[in-house]
Amino acid sequence: MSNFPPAELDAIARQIQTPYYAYSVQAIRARIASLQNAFRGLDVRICYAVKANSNLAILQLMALHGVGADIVSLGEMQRSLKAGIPAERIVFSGVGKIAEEIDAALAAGVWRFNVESADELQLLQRVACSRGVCARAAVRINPDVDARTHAKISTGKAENKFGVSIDEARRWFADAASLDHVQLDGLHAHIGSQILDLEPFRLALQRVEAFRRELVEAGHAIASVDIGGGLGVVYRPGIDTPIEIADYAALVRDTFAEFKGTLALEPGRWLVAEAGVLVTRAIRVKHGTDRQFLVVDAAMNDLLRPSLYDAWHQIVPLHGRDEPDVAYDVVGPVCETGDTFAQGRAMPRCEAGDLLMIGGAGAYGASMGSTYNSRPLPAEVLLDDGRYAVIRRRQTIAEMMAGEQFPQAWHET
Ligand SMILES: Cc1ncc(COP(=O)(O)O)c(C=O)c1O
Ligand SMILES: N[C@@H](CCCC[NH3+])C(=O)O
Repeated sequence: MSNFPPAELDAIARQIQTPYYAYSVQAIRARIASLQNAFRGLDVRICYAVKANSNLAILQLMALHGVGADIVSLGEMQRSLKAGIPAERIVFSGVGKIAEEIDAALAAGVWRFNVESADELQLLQRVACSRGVCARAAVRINPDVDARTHAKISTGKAENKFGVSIDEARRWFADAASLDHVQLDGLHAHIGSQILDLEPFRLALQRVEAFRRELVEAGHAIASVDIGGGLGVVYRPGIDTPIEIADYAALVRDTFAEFKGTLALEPGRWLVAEAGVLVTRAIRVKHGTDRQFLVVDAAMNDLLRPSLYDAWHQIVPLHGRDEPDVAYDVVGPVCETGDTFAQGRAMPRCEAGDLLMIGGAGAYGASMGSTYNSRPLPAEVLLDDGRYAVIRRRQTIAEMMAGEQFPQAWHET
């Protein structure tokens, strides 16, 4: 958390109030550079998974460093293009693509579609045909590998909705000649998120590479292999041991040593999670029958991960008090028991008005935010060398209600 000096966060809180997200430009740049360095010399495209943090300013930072985008919606596509990520660095993933999205992505000229079902492949063929173009496509393989992560963010097991089996993919390639508007020449796999163990990657990548070789032997050209994202980060210092990026890169280099095409990576969390904190102010300490509740002004609508995945995030008061730690249940104001950031967490004694930062909030924080309980979306700022810039101002209550209306006219159904 050294990228977040308490005095700076305090000064910002006085100017824009709380809760707010703060992201460190240096921290994001450092992650981009280490990923690029680890893969130097290889034909690699880094396509940042926009869903992790889709703020335009974060996307612009990616664009400025030559990073592309992995998108799953037209909203993500438009954000990426607006931020300056060229269409030829965008891959389009997701199990639910519809004709309108495919058509818009073809019009924009995205690099590749990661296709996840036979139905989607036929739709891609039809839409590309009616547009008179040829779509570049990769088949998303479901390698049936246990990523050993939280069940809700595991995506590479046969029972998950993502991708298709190697057997099915084999049939797609056998029939590829019938697709005159789809160039099926890529493989894709993404086995899950917050992966802290290299072995699931090894297994999945070996399966993909074995299949690639089989396809090449059968006469198919494979121009790209997209190995997805999934690299885990440290949420619990001293407990979470992330994969060393050099080890990951070595695995990829070794596994694909014979492959001469383009490798794509889709990291999301790894690039931004540890580069962000959520700053919140204590509203009050409430003394329960057998516990102390520290009620803060951020809630599950601002950062959903603890409620959704029981995720553990570091919570650090910005003040220093030379007193013994106190155990708190850190909770937000939302009317759900699940609106809990931590239970029985030992930390320096807090009082109303104290500021705290919640760590590891740069990924899947703001992007998963909602206005539940009619709480406006929080502000977001970028920190850069002692300065800050607001990259999303706090939503107003009027903005939150914009688009809603009392019934003006009733239409026959
Ligand atoms: C297809 C795809 N690629 C990339 C990612 C990014 O994952 P992560 O943030 O774990 O790197 C995801 C989300 O898990 C995804 O679904
Ligand atoms: N939203 C999840 C990650 C899901 C990854 C999306 N494919 C999280 O907060 O950890």
